[in-house]
Amino acid sequence: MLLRTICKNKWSVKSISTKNSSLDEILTDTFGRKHNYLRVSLTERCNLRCEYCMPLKGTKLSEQSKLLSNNEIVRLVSLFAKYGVDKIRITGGEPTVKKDIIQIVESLRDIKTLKTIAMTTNGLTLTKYLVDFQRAGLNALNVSLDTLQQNTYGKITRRNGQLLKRVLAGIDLALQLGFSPVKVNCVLMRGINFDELRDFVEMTRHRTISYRFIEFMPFSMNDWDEKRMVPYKEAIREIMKSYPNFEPCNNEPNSTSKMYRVPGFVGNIGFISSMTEDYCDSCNRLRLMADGNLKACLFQNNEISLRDPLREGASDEELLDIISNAVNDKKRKHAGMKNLPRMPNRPMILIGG
Ligand SMILES: Nc1nc2c(ncn2[C@@H]2O[C@H](COP(=O)(O)OP(=O)(O)OP(=O)(O)O)[C@@H](O)[C@H]2O)c(=O)[nH]1
Ligand SMILES: C[S@@+](CC[C@H](N)C(=O)[O-])C[C@H]1O[C@@H](n2cnc3c(N)ncnc32)[C@H](O)[C@@H]1O
Ligand code: SF4
Ligand code: SF4
Repeated sequence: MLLRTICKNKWSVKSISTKNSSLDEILTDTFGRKHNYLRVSLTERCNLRCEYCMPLKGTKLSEQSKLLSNNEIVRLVSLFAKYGVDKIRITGGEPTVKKDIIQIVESLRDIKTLKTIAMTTNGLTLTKYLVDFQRAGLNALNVSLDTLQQNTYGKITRRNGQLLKRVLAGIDLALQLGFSPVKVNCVLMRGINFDELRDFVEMTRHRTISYRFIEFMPFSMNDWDEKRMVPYKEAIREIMKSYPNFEPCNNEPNSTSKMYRVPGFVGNIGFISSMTEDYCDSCNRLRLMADGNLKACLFQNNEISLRDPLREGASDEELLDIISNAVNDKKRKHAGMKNLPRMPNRPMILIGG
């Protein structure tokens, strides 16, 4: 039964058994990269419709019964944690629209080997729920905010621009509650928000924010256009026109971002250069999506269901075999900027970043 599930998923199954593998080996790929960071998408739904993420015409969502239940999520995360994952990032869609999210965070907190329970959110509900999230065990927070202008916020998110105020209030609350730093993600796009660079940098003068600029990436039906993408080196040159002392600073290990700062500012600035200078060599991430598929690389289209074997009664060891195969199938790098737009992938909203 288990084998049937695997074949249906078109995954190449080598019959390596995890029985004799050491704890470290199972989540280590053929290039020696250890995967200690699991991104877990809790939902495919969202209260925004960001143009670079959600296809204009929407996207087909999975039936409720095809989504992982809370117990299934916790069982899988516990298994990953047993084999070396110590950082979980809750994402979506928008994770905060998920019913029971607080109970999920609490269950993750009970997995004692997890050091980081992080969330990436659009920030709309933080003023309402962040205190509860923190109490439940959330200890790292990334908020996505692409503009400081109401009109532009409305255009990018295809929603009411006034919602911007709620996100800004959420970021301030996160700072007050001691999240440090609060990482703010911003997809930088020519003709949309590139002219706000100076304002974004100013946000880091008195706030312990890491404002991180992400190069616009191609996903299914997101109208990616190389001309709209701002290469990170161009963003640095632009910032240096106003802040000539802008300088590199220390990166966290396995970080997606190259960190910089303006001397004297308490926050800092990061560049997530997925398109023009990948950081695949230090990749430590796997992705569990809301429908229970495991994706070893953001840009690799092969996925394997963990939900189906789980529901068919697979043992931990059988699940580990599947996970280990997925990790071993991970490519060294993504396919490069020229090829990525032509490659099939999910819309980003169904992956979770
Ligand atoms: N190419 C690539 N981009 C990634 C990967 N992980 C995150 N990103 C990009 O970085 C953006 C921000 O991701 P976040 O959800 O804030 O997570 P993170 O960058 O891992 O955050 P930290 O754990 O705080 O460093 C995502 O939307 C992606 O655009 C990855 O593994 N590969
Ligand atoms: C898919 S969202 C899910 C979490 C949450 N809804 C949020 O917006 O933070 C995760 C991250 O993916 C980023 N993202 C989405 N589409 C992208 C694209 N085409 N290129 C680069 N980053 C993208 C968003 O900016 C966000 O920071
Ligand atoms: S980036 Fe986040 S907030 Fe925006 S549409 Fe995608 S999932 Fe929703
Ligand atoms: S593109 Fe794939 S291999 Fe490269 S950093 Fe992202 S997830 Fe890792």
